[in-house]
Amino acid sequence: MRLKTEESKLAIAALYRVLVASLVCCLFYNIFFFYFPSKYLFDILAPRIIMLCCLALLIYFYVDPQAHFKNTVRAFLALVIASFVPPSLYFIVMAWQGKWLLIERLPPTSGITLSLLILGLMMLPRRQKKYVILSWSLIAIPTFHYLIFHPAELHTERGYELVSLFGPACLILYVIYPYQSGIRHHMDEITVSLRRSEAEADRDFLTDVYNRRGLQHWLKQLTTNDKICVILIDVDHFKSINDRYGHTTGDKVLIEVASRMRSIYFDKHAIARWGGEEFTVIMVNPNEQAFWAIGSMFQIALSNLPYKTVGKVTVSVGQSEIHSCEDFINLIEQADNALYDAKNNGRNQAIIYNNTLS
Ligand SMILES: Nc1nc2c(ncn2[C@@H]2O[C@H](COP(=O)(O)OP(=O)(O)OP(=O)(O)O)[C@@H](O)[C@H]2O)c(=O)[nH]1
Repeated sequence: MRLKTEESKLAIAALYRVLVASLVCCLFYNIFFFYFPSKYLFDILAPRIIMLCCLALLIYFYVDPQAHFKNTVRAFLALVIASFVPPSLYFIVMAWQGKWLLIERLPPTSGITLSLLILGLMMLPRRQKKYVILSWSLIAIPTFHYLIFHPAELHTERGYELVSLFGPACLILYVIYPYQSGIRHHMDEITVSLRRSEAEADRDFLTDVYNRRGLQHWLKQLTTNDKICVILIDVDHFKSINDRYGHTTGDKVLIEVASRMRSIYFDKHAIARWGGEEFTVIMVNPNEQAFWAIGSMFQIALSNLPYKTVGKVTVSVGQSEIHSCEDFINLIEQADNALYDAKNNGRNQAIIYNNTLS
């Protein structure tokens, strides 16, 4: 499955960090056990095996991060769970059966488990975090349980060490983490709904093109080097469409006008409802050819084919000259003058402003 672009970039970067950090973590334990050898085979083998697996996973992920993302996450989780949970449970069960003391046998690799737990919580995708919590619980709870029922082992250096390692981690995991992630989830929801409200406030409710406010915001992202050409489009005799077919049908005509407008010009531009039955198009840096043709293109595309609900509808178009985007107000006035002339000349036509216009 391919991830969505923005989400995927973040998730891929996070997974790289998890794998590299796990690798470094295992390297640290390998060096540690190299200089301070443990008498248990598990302590020597586990960090090496996990490090090799992490390296293999990193290479596999590097080959095609998009395609291998899900498998890498699954394999990493399986690796963590398989490396720590069964051995720890085995040590605990054997200790309950009196085969050995847990504090002597439980390997001092709990640090790796803890590091991987923190890494997992910080960096794995939200859905995968439950496996991290589950695997941690499968180690921590039985260990605690055992120590509580074996006070002789609890009141030893290693017993205290285990309790002081697992205790704060459990507190973080079961109390602080859910509370923090609840707050973060709530903040995310607020941010999303704020962004949605902002986007909605910039859109015309009926036609979903920009409203004036949205157009002002859009204009702000242009640079002073950008030149624009403004087109004003007004539906001819729209009042009589309303009178004849009703206001709801009039609305449908406006929706269809806006929808047709979206498929006429494809270079950088914005479409907005200027008011009532009047729309505006702002073209950014149009070339010479587009400049002379575009007003007529809009006029023809909006007037030639019959509308679904009312049949024939025509529009008049007024077009400004090309100037810096800082002259937007003047350009709107030019387009308005040209539109006025198009209306006076009998409607259903496009006129480009020139300073001889009234
Ligand atoms: N259905 C509908 N009608 C609207 C909306 N906004 C404005 N109108 C109507 O659009 C009509 C505009 O009428 P006029 O300004 O007289 O213009 P016109 O009838 O198109 O005539 P010309 O522009 O001169 O060709 C008015 O009747 C408004 O009520 C809207 O959102 N929906």
